[in-house]
Amino acid sequence: MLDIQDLSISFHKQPVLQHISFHLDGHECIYIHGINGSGKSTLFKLICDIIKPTSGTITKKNDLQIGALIENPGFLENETLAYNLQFLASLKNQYDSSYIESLCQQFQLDLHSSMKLKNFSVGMRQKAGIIQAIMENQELILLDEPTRGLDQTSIHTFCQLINQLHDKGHTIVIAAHDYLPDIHYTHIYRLEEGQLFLDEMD
Ligand SMILES: Nc1ncnc2c1ncn2[C@@H]1O[C@H](COP(=O)(O)OP(=O)(O)OP(=O)(O)O)[C@@H](O)[C@H]1O
Repeated sequence: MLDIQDLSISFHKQPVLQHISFHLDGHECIYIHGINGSGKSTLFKLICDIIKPTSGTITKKNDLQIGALIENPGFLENETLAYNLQFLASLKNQYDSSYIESLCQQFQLDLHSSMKLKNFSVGMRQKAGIIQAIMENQELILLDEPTRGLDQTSIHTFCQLINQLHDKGHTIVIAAHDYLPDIHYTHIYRLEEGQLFLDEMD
């Protein structure tokens, strides 16, 4: 589904990722960790074509649908949650109202609230970011620090949701500092000094 070969990127001549190779067959659930500034968000941005590599290739399966939450999710701040999710899903004509309703309920978000996004708390905004990354049945889901700002109940909901999506055949890559033991990861990687290492699992 995704093949990365010899990928490197530098910012202002400062290398961030160096000769990374990484492959996803599909159905993996991957955890990537690494210290601040190790390049986790950069890797996701490269996969999503938000930025271009200095060298190397990223090959994706034809029509690969990617759902992503990277850094601070961007929304139409003066609009409601329902408007934002409808707007985002309508771009690909994939608005599944009952699924979106169910996701909001699981995260204790009121889809029909008149509150504008600009008044959402950090955790509420993060939940909206997670929902937009998974609401269109995306095959590959990339989540950067997904539990930032989430309370314990919501973290539990999140872990269950990820395991369910993985069981249904979605491929999930989570980059984070916090290791969530309730998620059934298939592989764990470490980004260190621009290189990606496969960690041993217990
Ligand atoms: N557009 C940019 N211009 C210049 N430097 C950048 C740019 N984007 C990222 N960097 C640098 O690349 C490095 C990796 O940043 P990145 O955000 O990918 O790290 P991260 O592993 O996601 O960090 P964190 O754990 O803090 O979220 C950092 O040193 C950052 O300053």
